[in-house]
Amino acid sequence: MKRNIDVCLSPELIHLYDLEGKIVVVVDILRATSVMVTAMAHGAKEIIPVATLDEAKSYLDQGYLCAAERGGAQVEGFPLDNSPFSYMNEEIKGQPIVITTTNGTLAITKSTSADQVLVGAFINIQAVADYIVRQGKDVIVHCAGWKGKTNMEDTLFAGALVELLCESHDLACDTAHLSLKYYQSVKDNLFEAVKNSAHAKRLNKLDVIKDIEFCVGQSIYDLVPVLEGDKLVAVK
Ligand SMILES: O=C(O)[C@H](CS(=O)(=O)O)OP(=O)(O)O
Repeated sequence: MKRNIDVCLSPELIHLYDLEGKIVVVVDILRATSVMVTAMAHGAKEIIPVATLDEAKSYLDQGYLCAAERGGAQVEGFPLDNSPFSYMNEEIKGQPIVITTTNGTLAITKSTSADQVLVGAFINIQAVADYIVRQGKDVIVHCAGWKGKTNMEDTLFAGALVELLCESHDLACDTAHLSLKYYQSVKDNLFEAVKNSAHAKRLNKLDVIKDIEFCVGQSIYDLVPVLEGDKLVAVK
């Protein structure tokens, strides 16, 4: 039996979706979910996503390795930022990492009534699609967007995932169709499209162009972070 795939374009709209019994794929291409996948691929033991700086600070005070970002920049006093390149080293191997970011971690904390919460990014998109097919459940792609608004790069990921799942899943609503059509219109040059996104322009001063190039690379890693309690653990 075919299941359904739906797309929620902003955390401000997620209350309109019934998450019960479904898989929610949270996506924040630039850059939180790309960072989480990268950290797990480089050996992080688990990731604890938290919505607020206060929560992250309390973990920091207990000796946890913590990443904190607001407005694209690393928050003073926290050792890690929100660039995937900061997680490609020995320091994070075997460590639990606490992360709070402007949009991505908030979207995760707003998804917890789902049956399962997965973390998706272009860099693990095929692994996410394969995992979903194995589970045989309805799916909602939850785009983290930017401060409640819809953004280009997360919508493109939603469209790419809809394309990968269109044999196993019916498109449940117009946002699934819209994101699919949009993805198909630019998929041959994703980097060029995302380079012109508001996020890329906003973060221009932070020199994140190499982050953007990395974050639109497809299926580099073969793992899926899945939420277990309050922690993300890697599943193949
Ligand atoms: O660090 C990022 O890339 C963004 C910063 S902002 O939302 O554009 O200010 O945070 P994220 O939570 O990864 O979207």
